[in-house]
Amino acid sequence: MTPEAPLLEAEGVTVRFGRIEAVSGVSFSLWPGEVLAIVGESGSGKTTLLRTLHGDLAPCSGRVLYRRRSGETVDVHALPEPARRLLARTEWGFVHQNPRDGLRMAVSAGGNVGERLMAAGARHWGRIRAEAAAWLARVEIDAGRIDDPPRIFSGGMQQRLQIARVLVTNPRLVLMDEPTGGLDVSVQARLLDLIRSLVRELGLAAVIVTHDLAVARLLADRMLVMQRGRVVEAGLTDQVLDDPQHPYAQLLVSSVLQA
Ligand SMILES: Nc1ncnc2c1ncn2[C@@H]1O[C@H](COP(=O)(O)OP(=O)(O)OP(=O)(O)O)[C@@H](O)[C@H]1O
Repeated sequence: MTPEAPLLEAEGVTVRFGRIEAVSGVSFSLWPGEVLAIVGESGSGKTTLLRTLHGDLAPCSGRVLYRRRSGETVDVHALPEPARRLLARTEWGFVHQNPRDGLRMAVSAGGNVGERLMAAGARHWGRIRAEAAAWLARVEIDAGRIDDPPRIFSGGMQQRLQIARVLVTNPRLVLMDEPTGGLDVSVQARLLDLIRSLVRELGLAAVIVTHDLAVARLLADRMLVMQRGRVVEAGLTDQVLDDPQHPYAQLLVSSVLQA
């Protein structure tokens, strides 16, 4: 069944910091349940685009449209701030590269997951704790660690906890900024497997920023290649990786193959 409308649409999004144009006229659609990877070298504008999709940064031109659970389509940057924050709590999730940016390091692991449920309206403490425990198990964190604060967790555990905190409220759209960056290769592989199975199981739509083409290959249905703020290539992941058309995309793919 083809869904009748995209979940998220970027239309000619341009973002400037002073004289620097970090994102230039980016357009794409994301469909329900679809995973889109945004790849490109450092400084190509990936994170700026992601933060703009989330409404944290305002574009100087263009717009971002999101179709709510209710079916209504909203212009993310025209929403009053409280309405945008409510969407961020109830329908979206953001996974930061550094778990410190997405977790409260001094609050227990269970508290980190439970407080997100409370922010979305849950009130029954017993149910909140049970749900938090179930999510810790889902992200492979031992039940005995529920009262430990994430500051004493390993980097991989912190990232898995951040994912539990984001997914516990059953978001429809998850934005991830280099979710496996900064981790050891073996830890990355385990985390990628976990993300892949959760995304499939929950039917999530996701936008994943990465400079790692292997992450795109494993997780994404489609990908955009960015260079200096522009999308230079877009297509199905296998198509782009196996037969890139733009010279920059060719260079990116061949440099990984040679590495
Ligand atoms: N807050 C800011 N103030 C000024 N310039 C910024 C700011 N944030 C980003 N930039 C600039 O915008 C451009 C795009 O940066 P961005 O972080 O989006 O790239 P990126 O592709 O995510 O890079 P990386 O992979 O290194 O995270 C860069 O030239 C960067 O210096």
